[in-house]
Amino acid sequence: MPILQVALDFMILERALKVADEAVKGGADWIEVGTPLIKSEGMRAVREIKRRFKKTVVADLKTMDVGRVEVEMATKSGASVVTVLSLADDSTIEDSIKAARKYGARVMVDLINHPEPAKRAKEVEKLGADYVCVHVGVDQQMLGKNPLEILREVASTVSIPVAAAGGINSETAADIVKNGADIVIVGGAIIKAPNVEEAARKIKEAIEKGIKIKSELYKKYGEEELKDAFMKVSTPNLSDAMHRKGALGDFIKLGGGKVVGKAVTVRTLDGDWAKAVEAIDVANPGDVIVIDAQDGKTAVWGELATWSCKVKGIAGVVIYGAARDVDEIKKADYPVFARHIAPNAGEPKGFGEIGVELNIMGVKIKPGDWIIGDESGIAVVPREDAVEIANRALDVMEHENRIREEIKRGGTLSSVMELEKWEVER
Ligand SMILES: O=C([C@H](O)CO)[C@H](O)[C@H](O)COP(=O)(O)O
Repeated sequence: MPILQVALDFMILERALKVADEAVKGGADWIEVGTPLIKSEGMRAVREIKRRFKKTVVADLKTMDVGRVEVEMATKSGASVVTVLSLADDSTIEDSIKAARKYGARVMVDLINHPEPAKRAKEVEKLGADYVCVHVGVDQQMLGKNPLEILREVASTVSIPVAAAGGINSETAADIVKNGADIVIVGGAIIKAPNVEEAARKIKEAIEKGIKIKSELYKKYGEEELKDAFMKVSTPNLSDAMHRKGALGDFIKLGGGKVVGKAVTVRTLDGDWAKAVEAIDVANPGDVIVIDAQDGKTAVWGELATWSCKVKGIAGVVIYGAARDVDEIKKADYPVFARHIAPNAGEPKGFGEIGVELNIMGVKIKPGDWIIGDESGIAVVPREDAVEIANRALDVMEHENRIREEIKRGGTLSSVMELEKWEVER
């Protein structure tokens, strides 16, 4: 039966220990001290996990040099398996294996980012590696990559057991096994779950029965599914995913619910509503019209334009300027965001352009960029980064789901995050 290895990718040992305890109850066979945990807590994490769980402990060192020193450190601390990068020189891999042998430990060679994974897998097998790991890293997953194809190729090339990692969840675990994995490594889909025990149990069941168990979370979205992905996340999630960039605060939400769509951009002057309204004819259903009216306080938008959008199926409107007819916009239940409200409109003179790049409050908006608006404000996601940002925002949201659960169980936000420990040294 394939092994389920839970990857404890935390910065904080206390959180990792609680999650490990639940994951083991849910059926995790091996416990991986994840790379972030080892970097943050060192060998103390390996020792503590070995002491508490008496399970096979994998130290995910991802060694690149001085294999002997690193492997000895980990095995002396209780690790039974140590990971070494396939990108390391043969001398590092060989020395790591020799060091592991002295302590009765095993070496797993991680094929992450190797340009020829199957060829390298065969080579490291000859060097004496105990396992190879087909691994699509967390950052690569954000671009929509998964380990399946490489796994098939590697599994048919080597005779040693093959591990697989890279965004595996209860929906994909069975396929991973069918395609040759003997060890299924799962991080996010277990450790971000509010109920870790249940998440681990589901994945174990999927592996044992060879079935797909539907998962709403812990999956990555491609270009075609971006609207669904953006509907799931909040503008704060998106802002975090973009390193606090792309956020437009200080807008008033006049009506409707959440809005997600691609930008149709309009530049006009304060009060000149011609181009703003003509943009409705240019926009397609599902688009969001973004109007730069220079932060003006004379309305360029109102009830009739709102109805025109609603009837055409346009997703919403963002106005860097003023709107009016707020009562009617509310009744229409249509998402309009504006900087100002005023009863007076200007004249439809027709200055400005449709379909140009805007710069609103320092945020660039190109036609086709994704616009997401909710009660917290607006997020602008450049279209060329949309897949990555959507997946990173989902990751932020999923991490927060777990943190919320830990707070509900009695931790405070600062204690769960160990804020004091991680304050910047001055
Ligand atoms: O090794 C890992 C990654 O490089 C971060 O350290 C993960 O443990 C591995 O990818 C499994 O995690 P998920 O991809 O989130 O399942």
